[in-house]
Amino acid sequence: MTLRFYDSATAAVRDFVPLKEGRVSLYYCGATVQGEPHIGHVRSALAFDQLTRWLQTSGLDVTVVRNVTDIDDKILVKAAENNEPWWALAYRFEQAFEDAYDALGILKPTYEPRATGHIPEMHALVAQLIERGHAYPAPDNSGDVYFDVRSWAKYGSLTHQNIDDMQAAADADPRGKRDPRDFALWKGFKEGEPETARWESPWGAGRPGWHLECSAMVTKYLGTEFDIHGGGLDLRFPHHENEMAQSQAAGHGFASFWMHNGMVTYLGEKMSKSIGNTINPREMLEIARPLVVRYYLGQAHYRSVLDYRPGSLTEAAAAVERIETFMHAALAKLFPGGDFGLVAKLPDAFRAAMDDDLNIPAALAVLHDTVRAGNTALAARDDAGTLLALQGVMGMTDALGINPTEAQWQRGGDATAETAALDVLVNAQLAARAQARKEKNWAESDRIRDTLAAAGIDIADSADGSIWSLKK
Ligand SMILES: Nc1ncnc2c1ncn2[C@@H]1O[C@H](COP(=O)(O)OP(=O)(O)OP(=O)(O)O)[C@@H](O)[C@H]1O
Ligand SMILES: [Zn+2]
Repeated sequence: MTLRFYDSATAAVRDFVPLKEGRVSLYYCGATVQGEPHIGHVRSALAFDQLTRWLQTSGLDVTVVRNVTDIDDKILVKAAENNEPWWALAYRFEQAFEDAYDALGILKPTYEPRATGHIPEMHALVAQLIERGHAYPAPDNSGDVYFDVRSWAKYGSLTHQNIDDMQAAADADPRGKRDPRDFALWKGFKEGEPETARWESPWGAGRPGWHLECSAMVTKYLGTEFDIHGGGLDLRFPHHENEMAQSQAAGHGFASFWMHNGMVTYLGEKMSKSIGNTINPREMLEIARPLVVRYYLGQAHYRSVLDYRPGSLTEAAAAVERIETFMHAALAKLFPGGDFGLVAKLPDAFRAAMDDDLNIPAALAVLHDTVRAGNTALAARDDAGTLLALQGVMGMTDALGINPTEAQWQRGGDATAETAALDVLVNAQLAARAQARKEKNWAESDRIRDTLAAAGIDIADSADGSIWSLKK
């Protein structure tokens, strides 16, 4: 196995060798739960879901941590505007993010820590940085504590910037900063702020800065050194630069690899709440099946820009349908009893594409070539060829989390054992009907169709076989 990933810190594709053999530790930045999710957020989580699944498919045991930033200036502002407690607003939107992730089959992380549950860990990190001479409490007794960027020679190395050319930190009032680029580790409480967003600390009451939250949570769950830190490209600076500086200044090795997903844009502009050009995943799910939305958001290379265009789901829907139609037809042909003794297999070309910095467009090309070869084999009644293609398609769609025969995708995303069981039963009926038709036993084939119709099941016949759906 030669897994290779693009590491943003070194700006190169490098061989990926986990710190601990057979195990991978992955942290990626989750949402600041200040509003509804948009498809940019979901694409980010999906990119790291695809990575997780590929690491697992490669036989590695993956620990995934995705945080929830549930305290932040933006949350406090929105809650005040809404006249709602900040924690109620944060929880409401945390649930909206979870619903979106679940609907698109994004695997639950191993741990999903909330920032507010880790204040003691954050204090410990601040104390360590002060002790090592890399942080200082503001001299004006505001309660702010800043990271001293000039004390850390490597500051700027993640984003390859020279400190003198860097922007000032816009994260707190510059109350007593030594350098305008110094960023807030701890933000002193200010008059008028909610008492519930006020935590005591050795430097005065206040709340944590965003960068500090992630560093403290990474270390708690993955240790001081771990394999991969991820997030969107927009977080590279200042967020990730600051995370890396403060953790390394505290003596931690921190991440071996930095992986960043490209942005979802709308008419060329970053999709963002502040710009107001957002598409909620729910809007997409009203017009397309969850599997189609997952396919659409996950088909580009994770580092490339995905520019959303109205109507762009149509192509994804057609691609999913091609895969699905072949799988149903091949399963009905080869396993008419529904007893799938099928061993999934991954074509070498697919493995090579995925190993090469998750080249999903190339991997999808292998998948569609295999579907095409499978359809040719089906038409030629070549069962061996059909089986080979089916095994490949099953393996590849499993690896990508888009196997249409999975229970998750059967109906509106609510995965249940019942829908999976129903799929097996209906497909067995369809296979019996296909057999009856082959034998020109029209009475039997009509009987099966009528039985299915009476049960509320629609059948669509095509040259490649039949697929079913529940009547709307
Ligand atoms: N348009 C986008 N395309 C891809 N990823 C995005 C996009 N916007 C945000 N992300 C990623 O989603 C994750 C959660 O983002 P976060 O809650 O910090 O968003 P945000 O930057 O506050 O969103 P917004 O820019 O809409 O205000 C981060 O990894 C972030 O990089
Ligand atoms: Zn973060």
